[in-house]
Amino acid sequence: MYVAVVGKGLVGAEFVDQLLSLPVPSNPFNIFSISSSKKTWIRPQGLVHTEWKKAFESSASDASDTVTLLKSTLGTEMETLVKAGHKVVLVDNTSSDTIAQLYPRFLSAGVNVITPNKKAFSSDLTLYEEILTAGMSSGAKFYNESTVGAGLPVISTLKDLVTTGDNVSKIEGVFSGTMSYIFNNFSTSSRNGPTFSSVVTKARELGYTEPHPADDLNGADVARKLTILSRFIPELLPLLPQGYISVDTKSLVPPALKNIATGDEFIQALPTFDDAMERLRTEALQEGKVLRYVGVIDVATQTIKASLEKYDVNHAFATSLGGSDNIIMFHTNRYGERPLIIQGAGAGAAVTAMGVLSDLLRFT
Ligand SMILES: NC(=O)C1=CN([C@@H]2O[C@H](COP(=O)(O)OP(=O)(O)OC[C@H]3O[C@@H](n4cnc5c(N)ncnc54)[C@H](OP(=O)(O)O)[C@@H]3O)[C@@H](O)[C@H]2O)C=CC1
Ligand SMILES: N[C@@H](CC=O)C(=O)O
Ligand code: NA
Repeated sequence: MYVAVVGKGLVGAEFVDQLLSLPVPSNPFNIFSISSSKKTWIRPQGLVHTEWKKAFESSASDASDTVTLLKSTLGTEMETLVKAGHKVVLVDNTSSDTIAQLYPRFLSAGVNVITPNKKAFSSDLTLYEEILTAGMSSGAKFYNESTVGAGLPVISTLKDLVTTGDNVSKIEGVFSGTMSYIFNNFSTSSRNGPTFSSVVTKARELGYTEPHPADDLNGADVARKLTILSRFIPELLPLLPQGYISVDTKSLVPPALKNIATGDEFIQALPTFDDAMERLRTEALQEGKVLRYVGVIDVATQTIKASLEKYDVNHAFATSLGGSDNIIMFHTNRYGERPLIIQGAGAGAAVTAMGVLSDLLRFT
C-alpha cells in the first residue's frame, strides 16, 4: 500500500514517526512521497524513525510548489499506481484549503484520502457532496477521525450510532483542545489566575492551536467541528449550506485583532485583550461560576451553536476537565437516560497523529 504524505509540521512529522515505528515485518505501508509546502521527496529511500527529517532536508526536491506537483506529476504517478492495482492513500496533514479542494479529483481517481484537516468537510456543502460522490464513483474512501477530538473516537462513534439506526437528538461538549486548555487554566474557582494572553501563548507552545491561533479564538475551529459532525446526521445535512460560516459562533477575537496576518503578530498583540477577559472571569466568579467554550448540535430544534458559557464551579465541565481535554456527549434514543460520553486530550501532535494513523490502519 502506497502512502503519499502531504504536510510534515507538528502532526505530519509525528505521523511519519509513528508510521515508521510500526512493527517492521507486518508494516504493509510504503511511503511513496513526503511533502512540505515547497519541497517534495518522491520514493524516499532508507527512511528511519527519528532520522528521516534531516534526510528530507537534503534529499527533497524544491523544484515546484506541492499543490502544482499534486495536480501534475505527483498526482499522475499516484493515479498510475491505482491503475496498476495498488492501494494508494493520500494523507493530508496540512490545514490547506487548496489541498482540500483536490480531494474530489483524487477520490474519483481511486486514491483514498485521510486527514486531520477540517477544511474540506466544514466548508461549502457543494465540496462535501463532491467528495461523497467522488468516493462512491470509484470506491475510494475518506477518513477524517482526527478532525474532531483529535485521536478520540468521536467520528467513528457517531457513524456507528447513525448507521446502526440510533437517533441522535443532541451532541454537546467542549470541542476545542485550545479553548479547553485556556479556560481550564484561566477560569477556575480561585480568585487569582494567569493572564489570558499567557495561557493562549502556552496553548500554542504545547501544539494545541491551529497554525494561526485566531482560528481557535474566533470559534471557527469549533464551528468547523460542529459542521463536520452535523454532516453525518442525515436530517442536518442541508442545514449548513455554507459550512461553518452558517454556525452561530461567538468569537473571542476583538475587532482590533481580527485581521492580523501571522500567528506570531497575533500573540504579540494579545495582551491588549487581557483586561476585557479579566472582567469576564471576575464576573463569572462573583456568580460562583467558571467560563467554558462549548458547542451544541440540537437536532430537534436544528440549532448549531458555539459559545462561551458560564458553569457552576461544581459542574462537570468545571471539575473534570484538565489539559487539552475534550468532552463530547451524545444524547440518543439508545443512550436515553445517560449520554454516551467521550473524554480525553483533544489536541496535540501525538494524539492527533495517532488518530490519523488509526484511519490509515483501516485499510489493512
Ligand atoms: N495540532 C493539533 O492538535 C491538531 C491539528 N489538527 C489539524 O492537523 C493539521 C496540521 O496541523 P499542524 O501539524 O499543527 O500544522 P503545522 O502548521 O505544524 O504544519 C502544517 C504542514 O503543512 C504544510 N503545508 C501547508 N500548506 C501546504 C500546501 N499548500 N502544500 C503542502 N504542504 C503544505 C506545511 O509546510 P511547511 O513545512 O513548508 O510550512 C507544514 O509542513 C491542521 O489541519 C490542523 O487543523 C487536527 C487536530 C488536532
Ligand atoms: N486547534 C485545535 C486542534 C484540534 O483540532 C484544538 O485546539 O482543538
Ligand atoms: Na477524533
